[in-house]
Amino acid sequence: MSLYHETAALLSAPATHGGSLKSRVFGSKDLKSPPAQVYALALESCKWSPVLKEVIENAQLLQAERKLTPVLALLLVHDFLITKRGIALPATHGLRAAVERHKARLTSGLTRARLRRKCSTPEAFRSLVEAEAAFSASGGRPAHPRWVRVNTLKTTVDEQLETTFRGYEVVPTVQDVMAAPPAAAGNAKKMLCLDGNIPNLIAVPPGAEVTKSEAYQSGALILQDKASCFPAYLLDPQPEDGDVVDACAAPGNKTTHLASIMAERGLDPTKGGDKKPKIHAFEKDKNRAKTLERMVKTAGSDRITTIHQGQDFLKVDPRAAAYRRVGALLLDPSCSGSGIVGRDDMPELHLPEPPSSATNDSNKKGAQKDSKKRKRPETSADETKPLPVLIDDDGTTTALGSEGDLKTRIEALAAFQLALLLHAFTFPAARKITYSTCSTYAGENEHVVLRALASKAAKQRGWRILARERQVGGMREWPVRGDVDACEGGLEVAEGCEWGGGGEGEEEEEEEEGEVEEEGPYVRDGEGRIMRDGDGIPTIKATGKKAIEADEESVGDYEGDDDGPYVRDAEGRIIRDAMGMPTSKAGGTVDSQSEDDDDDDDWGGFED
Ligand SMILES: C[S@@+](CC[C@H](N)C(=O)[O-])C[C@H]1O[C@@H](n2cnc3c(N)ncnc32)[C@H](O)[C@@H]1O
Repeated sequence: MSLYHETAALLSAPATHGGSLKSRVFGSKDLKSPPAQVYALALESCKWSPVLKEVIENAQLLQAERKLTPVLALLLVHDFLITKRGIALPATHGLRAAVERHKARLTSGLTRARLRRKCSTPEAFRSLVEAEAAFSASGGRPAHPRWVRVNTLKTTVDEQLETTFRGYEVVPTVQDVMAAPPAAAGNAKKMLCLDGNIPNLIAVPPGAEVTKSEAYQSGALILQDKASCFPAYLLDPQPEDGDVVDACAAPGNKTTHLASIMAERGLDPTKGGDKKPKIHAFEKDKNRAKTLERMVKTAGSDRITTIHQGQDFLKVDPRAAAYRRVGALLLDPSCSGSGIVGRDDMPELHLPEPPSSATNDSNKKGAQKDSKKRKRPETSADETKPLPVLIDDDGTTTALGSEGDLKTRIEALAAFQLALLLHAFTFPAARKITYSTCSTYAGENEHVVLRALASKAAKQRGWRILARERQVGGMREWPVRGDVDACEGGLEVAEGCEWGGGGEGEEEEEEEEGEVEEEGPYVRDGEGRIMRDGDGIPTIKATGKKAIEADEESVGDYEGDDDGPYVRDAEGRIIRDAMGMPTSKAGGTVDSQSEDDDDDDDWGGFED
């Protein structure tokens, strides 16, 4: 069966319980075509289906070509009109010919459909279609904005406001962005909002076209959900933290975010010697490690990052010389992915009306299946229906026959997540760790943190949750915290955790984070804060000396550093302006380094 027949069969099949498009595609055992290709074709065709239905009906394609069912016609016309490569069948193939002989009517129909929607360019049309699909997928609830992280290794927020986002109005809140009419429609205003929690993060409307921009293609802009920006920002790497580990790194959104933060703080090892802190990024899966490598290179983070391709973090020897300066670790392990927004959506499919005088078998079947507009068809008693599946965020698929299957899978994931956290505890110089998942299950979040804190390893080293009031500013202010019940009443642990969603009036909970810190070798005040001098340098308990002077005797051979070129507050944190830019000690807001982009790889982009 061809890609088109397989995708048509999948879209026409009755829904399984809650069957999402992803479950249908990746849960199907019989696909011959690559599942990723089937998924992309189905998803994109659904998005374009309101437009393509109109074009196909106006061109009377189904009347002229009786072997095409409505759903097959939609898929073929999608590839013919919308994709650059066209229909993925040999030129002589009957299905391809059945569409291509109507080229003139189909292409002019698409132009008419665009003009009817007042889109002056194909790009504007695409943005409108994306925006409408996002709105439809949200079921009419406010959709989520598109989050864009400005990669300060390559550009600045100011530069992006003047280039990629020129013509956008800067509005104060995400709600204002979401209230904007679709960016492509007529002369509607384009709006963006500079995030108040995460520096260098911008919210634009869901349909805003970013991926075609030069900045995106060169890695200067990275599409990364807000919740996914929490871990690196919360980890807050400082000079005294030494090297940083990203234990589960691919595709690399958080690795590149860490690199950007570290470079802003003057921790770039190419600027001042090889003893400057660097990132060790581990990725067990060799294929995903290649993606990580590409992303790290494109984002300009390669100079600060060592990638350990195919390396299982659990098998890394924490006592090896290479890791003796690791002071901070970011753990973002594989999880059930239950909190990823939109994962369970079955997109709406608008099918062209079949010809009323349909006589062939396929159209008779199609008439019953292919209603004009369908969302989540009724569950059927079909014995052969696939089981619902849980697709982990790294693609592992588990068939769920019962609640017990789900529980077993979550327990297995939690055991692995806990093992990672306990392993991270054992790095000799480690003083802080962030743990995050994109799951909504307490079993993978609060419970893992509680079990880790209760462990012997934690008690021996004095690991504890980083209290909310001691977290970096934007995270301290984030309103949605861990669940007190899931923390067995432990308010401090609950407050030390953050939930990614819900803080801006959104309904979904996307990602959970928490930071633990080691009691560590430093002198603390009555509230447990590390006491620092005016330069932000802590004092070593055992010797009473400054951490930087006392390196050799107390914290290994960490070379130390000054606290960089930026102005800091009394707690040693860099002071930023409203745009998130640090202020230079020499005076004025500092622009981050702008790198020449010498990367000539094709940047395929990474969606978080
Ligand atoms: C949730 S994803 C990480 C996403 C990444 N932090 C980002 O923001 O782009 C989890 C990754 O961990 C990898 N992984 C799972 N177990 C691992 C292990 N034991 N050691 C290293 N990597 C592992 C998976 O292959 C997957 O790529």
